Amino acid sequence: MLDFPNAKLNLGLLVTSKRTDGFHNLESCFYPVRWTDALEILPATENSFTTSGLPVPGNPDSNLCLKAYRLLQQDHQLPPVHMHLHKVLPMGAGLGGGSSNAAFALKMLNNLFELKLSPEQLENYARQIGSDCAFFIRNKPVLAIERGDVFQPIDLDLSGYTCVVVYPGIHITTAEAYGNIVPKEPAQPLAEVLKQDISTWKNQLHNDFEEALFPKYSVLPVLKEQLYEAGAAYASMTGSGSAVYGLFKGEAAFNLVFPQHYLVWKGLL
Ligand SMILES: C[C@@](CO)(OP(=O)(O)O)[C@H](O)COP(=O)(O)OP(=O)(O)OC[C@H]1O[C@@H](n2ccc(N)nc2=O)[C@H](O)[C@@H]1O
Ligand SMILES: Nc1ncnc2c1ncn2[C@@H]1O[C@H](COP(=O)(O)OP(=O)(O)O)[C@@H](O)[C@H]1O
Repeated sequence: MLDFPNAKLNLGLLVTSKRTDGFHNLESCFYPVRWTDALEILPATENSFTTSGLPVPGNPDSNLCLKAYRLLQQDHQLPPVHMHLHKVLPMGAGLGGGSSNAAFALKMLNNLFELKLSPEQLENYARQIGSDCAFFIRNKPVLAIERGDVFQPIDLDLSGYTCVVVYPGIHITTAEAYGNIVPKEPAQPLAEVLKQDISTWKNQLHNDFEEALFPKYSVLPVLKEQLYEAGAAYASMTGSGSAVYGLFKGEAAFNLVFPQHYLVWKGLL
């Protein structure tokens, strides 16, 4: 079985308070985009895991795809599998690639071995892997609250917009980014801001991580400004960075040029 775990963008990200479990409460719109890895899972005589494409840091044994397999195996008799991950999505980018890989592994194992788990049950497994992971089970635009793993429906349709995502090669760990942030009560609930016309977002839809990380990584505000100068209706860093994206009306004609080592994706939302 072959599938294509996709990235997410955060449209606004408000870190509102620190929790007693060490995590932070947040408000963010999670929006899926079609920039993808490829994940193959095949029944096998013994368990194995291989990767290709971008090198994935860390011990392969701690890869989130294997964490997903082991988690399901605690409650279900899973036969051995061979998993192959072809890594395209940059890591430490705020695109949620690792969480997406794990959520797709849960969904694929559920289908392959006919476990008949519901989306709610799969989300409960995903929450044990990471805060972002549950979003990728249903993979639809939502307003995420609490730890980023509780979802409210949102009426937001950006189809017709073209998105450009730029990763400047700076790996920012999520824990480091949260460590640099001072939570604050939002001036306006994120859901209210998202209801307004996109032309108001530039001044009203904020990612709180920008304030903490832009002074440290000066290329990030420059990239954001470049996207606005190229005609973006809205531009922002996604998640805890370092990827920055711009949303353009229609198939905008723009000739953005970035340094060769940057990873860039352009596609329709
Ligand atoms: C910032 C966000 C926004 O979508 O995404 P990324 O930029 O990582 O993609 C998420 O909150 C990242 O979620 P995720 O990457 O799954 O984080 P986890 O593995 O659960 O946690 C990694 C570390 O981040 C911190 N953390 C994470 C989530 C949260 N709500 N509060 C936190 O304080 C904790 O220090 C935790 O130990
Ligand atoms: N399948 C995986 N794909 C990517 N990263 C993984 C995976 N499994 C574990 N990781 C670890 O998670 C880290 C964060 O990756 P990722 O989730 O893509 O970034 P982000 O948290 O910025 O969205 C990586 O640097 C790597 O150490």
